[in-house]
Formats: sequence, structure tokens, C-alpha cells
Amino acid sequence: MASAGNLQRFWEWGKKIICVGRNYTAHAAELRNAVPSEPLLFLKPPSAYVREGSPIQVPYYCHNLHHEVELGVVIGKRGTAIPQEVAMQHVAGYALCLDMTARDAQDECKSKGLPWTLAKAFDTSCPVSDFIPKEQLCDPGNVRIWLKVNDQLRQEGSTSQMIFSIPYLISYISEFITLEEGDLILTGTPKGVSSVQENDELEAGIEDILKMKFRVVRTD
Ligand SMILES: O=C([O-])CC(=O)C(=O)O
Ligand SMILES: [Mg+2]
Repeated sequence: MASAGNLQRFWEWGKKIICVGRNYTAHAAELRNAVPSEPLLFLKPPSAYVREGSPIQVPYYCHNLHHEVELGVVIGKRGTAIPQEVAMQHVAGYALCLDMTARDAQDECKSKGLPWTLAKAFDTSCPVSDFIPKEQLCDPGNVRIWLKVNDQLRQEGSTSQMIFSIPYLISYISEFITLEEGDLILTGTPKGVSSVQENDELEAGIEDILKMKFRVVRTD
């Protein structure tokens, strides 16, 4: 059972996954989206989590599944309307995350002005690494995250390129949505998103602090 002290397995707590979109100028540009003037938020359910050893499943309706490597922030202390100045006190640690995106479904939702749920929130749309305690990532606002597909580097960026910083995001989100222990914030992806195919192997890392690998499968 989830209880305080074992945030190491935050994905088992069944808490919120709050995602930030278009938080890197170069990624907004590569998809021809405007740079936002305030954070763009969407949610994934806890059933989206998948851990190393299990595959990423392509939904049957998707023919253009994209990888988005992102730094995840694990919340360790509940708060509403958290001031930026104390925001980092609410962080327990970090995780490397993939915001798997059915880009074709997202394009259709965007063109119809509909929500992104089926593009972003399907089962296995949130691969996560092991928990990284706060002390192990001294400067989360300046770390290199990267992703390779079949050994080829596709994404590489520094969290210093984020438009909205981690303290700003915690403060902004918590004005509208109370943040609780075990919640995860996905902080947006750097440039280089691209399609993955059945049997591809995705490898992602945070500098040389941590690495994770996932295989892609189709079930239909
Ligand atoms: O789907 C998108 O491009 C928005 C997003 O999640 C991101 O920027 O990380
Ligand atoms: Mg994303």
C-alpha cells in the first residue's frame, strides 16, 4: 500500500499526472505551434504508467505514435496556491518520463477543437523511470535529457531551455489544482519528437545519472 516514505514507487499511488505542453520554444516551433504566454496543461490518468520491462503499446487507432522525453517532478507535500519562493519545498524528487503521443489523433482533436484525451492519456502513454531523490539532482533547472530510437539520437535538450521554470509551474498549477504527495508533473519536451514503429527500442536518459529502455508493440 502507498504510504508516506515510499514515494520511491510513486507510480503505485494512483495520483494525478499533470502535463505541461509547449514548454520549449524549439518544440513549439517544430510542430508550428505558437509559444504560450501561460502554461498549457493537460492530464494523464495513473493507468497510463508503464515501467521498464513492460512494452509501450500503440493504440489501434494510432498510425503516428511520437516519443516526447520529459523531466518529471514528483510532489512530496500537499499544497494549494503555492508561492514560487517555497515551491521547491513541495518536491520529493524527479523521474525521467515519456509523454507518448498519438500525433495523428492529436492533430484531429486540434483541428476539431476537441480535448486531447485519446492522443495523450491511453494505457502505457506514460513510461517512467525509477524515482530520483531530490538530493541526486542538484540543479533540475539545468540537466540534459536525451532519447535514442534504435541507438540513434533523436532528442537532446537541457531543462534550462524551459519557458516556465519548475517553481513557476508548481505555483501556477497549484492555483487551480491542489498538488498532493505522489502527483507527477511532466514539464514538457525539447525538440526532436518523431514517429516510432512496432519493435523499435527507445532508450532515454538524464545525463549519465539514469537510463531506461522500452520496446514498442502493437496489439491489434
Ligand atoms: O503534444 C505537444 O506537442 C505538447 C506537449 O506535450 C509538449 O510540448 O511536451
Ligand atoms: Mg509532452
